[in-house]
Parts: sequence; C-alpha cells; structure tokens
Amino acid sequence: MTIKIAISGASGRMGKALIEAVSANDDTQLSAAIERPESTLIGADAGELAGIGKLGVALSGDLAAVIDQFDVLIDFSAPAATLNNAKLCAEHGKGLVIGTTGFTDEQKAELEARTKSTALCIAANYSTGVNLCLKLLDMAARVMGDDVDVEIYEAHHRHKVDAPSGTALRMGEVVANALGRDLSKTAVYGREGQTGARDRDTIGFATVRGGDVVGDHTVMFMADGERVEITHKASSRQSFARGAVRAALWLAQQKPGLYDMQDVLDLH
Ligand SMILES: NC(=O)C1=CN([C@@H]2O[C@H](COP(=O)(O)OP(=O)(O)OC[C@H]3O[C@@H](n4cnc5c(N)ncnc54)[C@H](OP(=O)(O)O)[C@@H]3O)[C@@H](O)[C@H]2O)C=CC1
Ligand SMILES: O=C(O)C1=N[C@H](C(=O)O)C[C@H](O)C1
Repeated sequence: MTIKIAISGASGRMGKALIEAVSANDDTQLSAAIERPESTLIGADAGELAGIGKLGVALSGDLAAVIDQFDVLIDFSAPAATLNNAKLCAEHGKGLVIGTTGFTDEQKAELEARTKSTALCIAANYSTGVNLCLKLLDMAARVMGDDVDVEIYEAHHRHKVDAPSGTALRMGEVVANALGRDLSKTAVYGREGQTGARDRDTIGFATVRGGDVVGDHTVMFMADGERVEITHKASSRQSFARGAVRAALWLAQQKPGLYDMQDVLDLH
C-alpha cells in the first residue's frame, strides 16, 4: 500500500531533502507540501523546488486546506509551526513525524498531550547511525561509570538557530540516564573565565557553528590514562530524510501514542 505524505517546512534545507526521499521511495507518494502562508514560493511545484523535476504538487500555505490529502505529515520546520501542525493532525487523526528541534519543556509536554488521539514520532535525529550511537552511548556510560569526565561536542552549519543541537541534548540525556543523573542539573553549556577545576558530576557541552557542516557529534568519556570517543558525522541530509520516511511508513501502521526513532528501528 502506498502511504501519502505531506511535508511541512517544504522549502527549507530538510524540506527539499525530504521531497527527494519521499519521491525516491516506492512505498510513499508526496501528496502535499506546506510552507509559511506568506512565503513567496506558495504555488511553486515541490519537485522543481527540490531540483528533481515537476511532481505536480504545488506548495500550499495552509495545512488545513490539504488535511484530507495525506496519511502522515513529516514536519521539519520550527517549534511554533510544528505545534500548530500537531494540533491540526491530532484533530484529524493524522500521523505526524517530527524532526524539528529546539522545543522548550512546555512545548514538549504540549506535543505529548496530542498523542492521545494520534500516532506521533519525534526524534532529534532520524539517521540510523546516530540512533545506533545512542545505544552505544548507553553501554559506554554504564561501563565507564562515574570514573570518567563526559564531554559532548557538536558542529553544524552557520544557519542553525538552536544550540546545543537536539541530538547533542539527546546524547546527554542518554548518558545522564545511564549514570543515574538528571541532565538539567548536571549539564554545563560552555565555560569561560575562572571556572575552577572540573566537577566530575557534570556533563559538558561544546557547540561550533560554521560553513556547511551537515552535523558532527562526539561524546568523550575521559579517564586518567585513556579516553573513549563515540563520533557520528553526517555528510548528507539524505541520512536524516530517508530515516524520516522510514519512520512515516512505520508510523502509518501504529496506534495513537508517542514514539521515537529507537521504536522505529526496534532498538529499545
Ligand atoms: N531530526 C532530524 O533528523 C533533523 C532535524 N533538523 C531540524 O529540522 C528543522 C529544520 O531544519 P532546516 O531544514 O535546516 O531549516 P530551514 O530553516 O532550512 O527550514 C525550515 C523551514 O520551515 C519554515 N518555517 C519556519 N517557521 C515556520 C512557520 N511558522 N510556519 C511555516 N513554515 C515555517 C521555514 O520557512 P522560512 O525560511 O520562511 O522561515 C523553512 O522553509 C530544525 O529544527 C533542525 O534542527 C534538521 C536536520 C535533521
Ligand atoms: O539543524 C540541523 O541541521 C540539524 N539538526 C538536528 C539537531 O539539532 O540535532 C539534527 C542534525 O544534527 C542536523
């Protein structure tokens, strides 16, 4: 059965990668593409926008107007837009794959409340490699325990608006959970001046922004005499886009509820 997909944030970097990935998959069909209503691109053909030729799907500025045209919405846009879209999808029982990052705790709770009436998958990173790394990080943290200093480094392109990346924060949560710590109390976001010696209980984050870096993440477990590093480097947005399409196909078969990419890959 072919699953009909709508994409929100369709003219963005990920939106274009998603249009390509949905079109390349034999089991999915692009049936709607949504952008801001005030976008100058409304009416443009989604395929032409993504550089893959005409698809016959015009960019729309109104999700409500196309709500009957799709099974699952894939949303990689911005927190405010994603929250509005989640409300509409829940009201109409449409599946929702969320890739947007940078939500506040209150916004995350609002999304979770929507899962009573619809199936929702949310992940800061849809690449298979990063999701494998999350499993490896849990194991590394349990083995290395409290005898190491944990530091998380991430680098992204100059256009990224949130920091640290959603992936780095998720990596921090996985390590903190494995060590029995609360990330909100243990995280240190950057250092400057007379910081004093490092407190072993902390998990440090370092953020780099520049150029066209698609997404680099390294978690370091640093002991006296040795260091373990778990690194993921994305070289193409297709790694995220193909994962999100896989999540959409999986989600179309699920009951209402909250899921993540670890569920899709059966890694829990
Ligand atoms: N989970 C994952 O695997 C990944 C997640 N991401 C996340 O996806 C999100 C998008 O990233 P990226 O594509 O690089 O960003 P872009 O800025 O290139 O794209 C975002 C798109 O969403 C649109 N948008 C923003 N606000 C609204 C709104 N209120 N209503 C409708 N459309 C809106 C933007 O329009 P405009 O330009 O007019 O603002 C833009 O076209 C980010 O949060 C990023 O962190 C990115 C890669 C992988
Ligand atoms: O904004 C991006 O580009 C990316 N965002 C995600 C994040 O915040 O973790 C995932 C990926 O690293 C690319």
